Amino acid sequence: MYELKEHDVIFIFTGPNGAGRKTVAQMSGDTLGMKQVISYTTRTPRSAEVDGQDYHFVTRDVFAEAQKNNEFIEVIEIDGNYYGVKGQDIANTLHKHGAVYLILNRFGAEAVKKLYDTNAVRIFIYADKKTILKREEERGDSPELIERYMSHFEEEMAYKDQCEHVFENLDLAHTVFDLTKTLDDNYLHRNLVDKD
Ligand SMILES: Nc1nc2c(ncn2[C@@H]2O[C@H](COP(=O)(O)OP(=O)(O)O)[C@@H](O)[C@H]2O)c(=O)[nH]1
Ligand SMILES: Nc1ncnc2c1ncn2[C@@H]1O[C@H](COP(=O)(O)OP(=O)(O)O)[C@@H](O)[C@H]1O
Repeated sequence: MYELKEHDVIFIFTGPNGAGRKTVAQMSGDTLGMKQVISYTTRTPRSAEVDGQDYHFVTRDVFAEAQKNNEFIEVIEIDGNYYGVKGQDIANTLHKHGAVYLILNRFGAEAVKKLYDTNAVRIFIYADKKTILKREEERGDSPELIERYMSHFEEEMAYKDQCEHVFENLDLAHTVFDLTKTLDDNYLHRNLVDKD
């Protein structure tokens, strides 16, 4: 079993769907040399999604078997689909890179924080409802999917004050700059960000 080192950091990106969590996490993650730990899910991949990149797409049987073997740190059902992250995947990626990130809803964020305590840092990314709606339409989400995402908007927003860092994601370059600088200054100390 991998033991967490003092400097290991697990960043959890959370907030309402469509706020830009994945976009900003990937951009800052690339700059800072962090790797994402991908969840397993029973949901069907969407057309542009790639197995092992967006999610590990598995059958219900495969998911249930891993759950039975206690491989997931938490399991959640969202809109009829199961999601979970494997503790061993976090450990392996941390061992290699020292810093990892996950993109989870509030329940996942809470579970990871409970488990990893001071090694876990929650980053809340948000935008107003109207902006999110427009982004989801532009992303090509179906009206049904958008309605489902919107039905979780208020409850996801309610988690904002419990997170260690909060970013409103309006101008993308601005958000990514602030985010990268915050993570670098407070946790990673790679001194990659131009401070001028
Ligand atoms: N709690 C929890 N949330 C997860 C996990 N994996 C993904 N999520 C979040 O659950 C939601 C799933 O929504 P979905 O439409 O399937 O995926 P998306 O395209 O990644 O937003 C998103 O907010 C994800 O960030 C997980 O393992 N645990
Ligand atoms: N600051 C921004 N301005 C405009 N569009 C954005 C911004 N941030 C993200 N997007 C776009 O909004 C959509 C939702 O972002 P995404 O990262 O998929 O959100 P999430 O992971 O929170 O669901 C994507 O199409 C993305 O390219």
